[in-house]
Amino acid sequence: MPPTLDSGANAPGATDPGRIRNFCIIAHIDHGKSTLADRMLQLTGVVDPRQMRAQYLDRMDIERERGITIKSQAVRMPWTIREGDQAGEHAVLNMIDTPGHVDFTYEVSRSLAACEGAVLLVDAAQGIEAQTLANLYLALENDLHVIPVLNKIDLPAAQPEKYAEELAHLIGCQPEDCIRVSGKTGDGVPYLLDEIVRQFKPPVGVADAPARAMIFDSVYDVYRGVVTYVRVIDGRISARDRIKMMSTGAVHELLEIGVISPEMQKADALGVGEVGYLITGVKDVRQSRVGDTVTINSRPATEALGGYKDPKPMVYSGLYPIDGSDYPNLRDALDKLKLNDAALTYEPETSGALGFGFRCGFLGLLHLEIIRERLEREFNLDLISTAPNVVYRAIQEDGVEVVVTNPSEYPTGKIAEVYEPTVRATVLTPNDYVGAVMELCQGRRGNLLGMDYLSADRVELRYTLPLAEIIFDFFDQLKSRTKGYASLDYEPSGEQASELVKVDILLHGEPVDAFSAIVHKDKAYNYGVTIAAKLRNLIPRQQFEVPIQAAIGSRVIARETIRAIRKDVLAKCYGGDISRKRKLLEKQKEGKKRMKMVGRVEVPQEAFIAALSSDSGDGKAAGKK
Ligand SMILES: Nc1nc2c(ncn2[C@@H]2O[C@H](COP(=O)(O)OP(=O)(O)OP(=O)(O)O)[C@@H](O)[C@H]2O)c(=O)[nH]1
Repeated sequence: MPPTLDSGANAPGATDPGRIRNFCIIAHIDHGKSTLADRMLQLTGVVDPRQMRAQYLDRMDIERERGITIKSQAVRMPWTIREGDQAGEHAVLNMIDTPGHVDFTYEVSRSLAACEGAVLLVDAAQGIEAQTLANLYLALENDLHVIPVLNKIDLPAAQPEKYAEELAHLIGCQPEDCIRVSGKTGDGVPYLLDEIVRQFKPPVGVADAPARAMIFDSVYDVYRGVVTYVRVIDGRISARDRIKMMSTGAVHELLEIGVISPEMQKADALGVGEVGYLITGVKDVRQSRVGDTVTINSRPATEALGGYKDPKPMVYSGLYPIDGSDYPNLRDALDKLKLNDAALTYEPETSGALGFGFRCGFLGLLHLEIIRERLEREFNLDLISTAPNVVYRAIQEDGVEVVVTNPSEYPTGKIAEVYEPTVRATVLTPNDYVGAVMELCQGRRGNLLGMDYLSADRVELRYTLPLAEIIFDFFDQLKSRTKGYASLDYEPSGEQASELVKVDILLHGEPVDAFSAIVHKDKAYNYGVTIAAKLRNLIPRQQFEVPIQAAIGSRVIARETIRAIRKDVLAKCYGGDISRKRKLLEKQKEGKKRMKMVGRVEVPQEAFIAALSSDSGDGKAAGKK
């Protein structure tokens, strides 16, 4: 019978910090984090085996379907050490689930900051991948103790010996220190839980200091408003307190406080080192931001905890309803999603080709894809998104700085310098594909920072790359050139000055805003030719000739022509005199000239949609890593 949470020394608010262990599981995608978390919930008795369903913690439908974790959760689990000298000792484990994707690095870093230890999970059939490394570095930056764990040892293809060597080499321990488990069968998991209590340090904090708690997640719940997840660092927050957000100074009434185990359980208070949730009735996650410090209004702390950052959109894209009358619905839907997503930004925009829509800012391509999918699925909207672009900073010769989130805002005057965001990318690949990876990165304007052999056949390559170069099909290319063996992770690393130009696409002399793009000058020609060729195939022939041009400023760099439909005026003219045929053709030409002058190209909207959607990479690049 597992010890219950809500009684005596184990009750939230009364737990001795010495018994608490706050930890997270970090892993490359698909290495089995959710499965291991499920098994822990089951073994610690917080989930009844009858209610157990796969990936208990991934609540959102999209998460479950795609098998990825987007929002973090924190679960409180009681555990009694089973073996060794400390057998019988009770502990309270708080498992903080971290989002696994690069787009959410900031959220990951805040979740890590709420822990003392990290379980580094590696698939024993695959070994270390790029995200394993990126997460490990983040954990070490946050001073976390790391327990290396090899998962999926039940698989016939598992090679725990080989990968234990690799892992040990990476973190500087002995291969036998790597714990072997199977999240699927549960093998080794009780031992891992024992080791978590033994190896991770309990939290330290000042119990009688003014309260300070760090927000590591906040989610919007339709019925309850915003639910804020916190880790108490110092002091104590009790159910009767009024709380204050230190970044904004806003004061809120506390409606409820508690812990998740694995459903919400009300509590009287949260003390030093404890992890739980707060409900204040606010309706917008922006008022309860990840990374912010919560204190108590009656006795506020003077200094906030470090590490708070405003979420900053990295990628922008225009979202347009396919049916123009859906525009108000799209606006309402975005308003609703914003409540749950502090990083989503949007403002109205109009496009000559696509009508009314919104320019939206996202943390990355996966974020874009998730929002788009939620809009389509939960709000029943049919949408078209323009090709995503990054944020550029253009300095004009007169010193004025313009921040460009949409190619159509690109200044037309003389520009002294343009800056684009860069990322620091880590690629892990088997030795055989080093050449292919280097070729790809060089082709994408990459700058090699370093290269390390993690083992005889596994190489880590570090590059600085422009963000714009990897948001399209970089990941697909990497996978196809390395037969799927390479993995990629990246984090923002500032910006660099680049030779960028804006390429416009003109249809019959008129620029079409939806196709304008900012590209490196060496790639402008290629972009122009590709889009022009694509449009030529998509736009039906008209009564008159339609030129499609790609231009940088007034200089045309590519041209395609949609030939006019020629009515067969000679059809009725069997044999006969050549001069008569010529006369008919001349007459036709005259007529066409007139049409060309008065004519306007009729482009079906489907053509735009087809041209844009195939260009947006279908978000494949943002998929699983
Ligand atoms: N054979 C075997 N399969 C496992 C084990 N653990 C996980 N899997 C399988 O591996 C796949 C990925 O597992 P998840 O738990 O969803 O992986 P994850 O790391 O949480 O993935 P993300 O949430 O996308 O980061 C699933 O198909 C699991 O069934 C294991 O110990 N043995």
